[in-house]
Amino acid sequence: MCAVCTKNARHACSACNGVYYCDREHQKEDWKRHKSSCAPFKVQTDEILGRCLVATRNIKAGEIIMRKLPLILGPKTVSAALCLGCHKKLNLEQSFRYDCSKCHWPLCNQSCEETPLHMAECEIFAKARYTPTVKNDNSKQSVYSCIAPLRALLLKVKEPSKFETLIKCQSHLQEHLATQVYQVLRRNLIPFFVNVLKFDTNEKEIMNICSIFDTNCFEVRDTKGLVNVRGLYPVVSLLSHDCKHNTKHAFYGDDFQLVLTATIPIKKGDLITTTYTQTLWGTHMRRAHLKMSKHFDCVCERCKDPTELGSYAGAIYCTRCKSVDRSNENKIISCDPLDQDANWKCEGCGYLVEGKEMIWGNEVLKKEISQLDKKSPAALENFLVKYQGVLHSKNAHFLEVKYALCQMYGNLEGFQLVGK
Ligand SMILES: C[S@@+](CC[C@H](N)C(=O)[O-])C[C@H]1O[C@@H](n2cnc3c(N)ncnc32)[C@H](O)[C@@H]1O
Repeated sequence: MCAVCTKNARHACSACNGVYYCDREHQKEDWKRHKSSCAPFKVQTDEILGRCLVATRNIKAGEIIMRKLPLILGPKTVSAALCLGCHKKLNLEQSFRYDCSKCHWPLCNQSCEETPLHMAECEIFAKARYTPTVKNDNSKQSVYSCIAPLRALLLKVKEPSKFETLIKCQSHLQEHLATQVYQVLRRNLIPFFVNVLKFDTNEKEIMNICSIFDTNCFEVRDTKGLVNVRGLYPVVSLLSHDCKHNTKHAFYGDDFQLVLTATIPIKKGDLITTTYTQTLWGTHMRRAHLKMSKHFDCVCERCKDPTELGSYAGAIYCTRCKSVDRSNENKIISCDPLDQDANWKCEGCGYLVEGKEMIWGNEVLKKEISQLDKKSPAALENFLVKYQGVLHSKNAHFLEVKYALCQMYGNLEGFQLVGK
């Protein structure tokens, strides 16, 4: 309906897509009123990025760009035991206290049993007389892999327009089908939906839904560490990736509203971006992760710069320069960061290190960090001392260990802040 005259609407506001008009005249007439609530972005299509979000006006640092509720929320493909009503981890200390009276999935309590989200899937499980086997421990369990796809299929039946929105999201189905994980998913999920739940669906539909989730979902966590699930926010998922992104997001409330905020000023016409990977990782790790999980080769400004915009997150100190002068801090950086096999070279003396040697060194360090006792600040501090002459102070391995230490200091028993 037209926002001005209530006649049938023929087009939406091209900036926010959220208000409708019968003609351009009425849109112009309404602009003064609508301007303040109009979203500061529009959807654009780019040859490489696909659909992406672009700023329609200057956006200030700290400004909220959008708030969105999830279209679908659900457990990850493998998940620790959680409540299908409120999505919080189940209390393992007291063993499961409450099983759903109809479908027997473990939940927190009766009010979680009565959430509309769970009631819809509960009916399907109960009708199929399916009883899940959920282990009462901290392990990640594949029994939860059916829940998010089932919630998507239920949308198809109960809220078809929302399902339409879901299947318009990008899927990298062909790339996903070529992976081992999808072979396992296919073997488990198809017979489950078709033979056990007797759901009216097919292999392509289920695999496509899984692929859409993997391409678009956000990891949804709460601040208390009780929730760790995935959520699909279709408009927010149109944000493209940049290793020097200009937004951050957080989740609020029991309905997990996503709030997207600008972290730096964004100019009219600029891409609005997020990160699909770990910002504190070095270029090789970020690019490998993006290729594996999101199926593209990142060529952003940071990935192309051997110094990673002056952060030196992948750099090591030159041992040859140090052997002459121990205080020398010349750095060895990649000759071509977009080619992981390229040699690395000292910025000072030109000493070369082969790409494969750097890859091997990084693997060794990753393994060493994974084996450190994460409850012992001393173990992490010793790692920093051991490698201070080798790794640049902002090297990604150092950042990982320092980040872990930041979370320990002031929190861990024996390391709390003491008043004077
Ligand atoms: C969550 S979707 C983003 C929306 C998507 N562009 C669309 O058209 O629906 C993620 C996908 O977008 C593409 N993409 C996002 N950022 C990119 C980038 N920096 N370079 C290349 N492709 C990118 C990749 O295909 C990626 O798997």
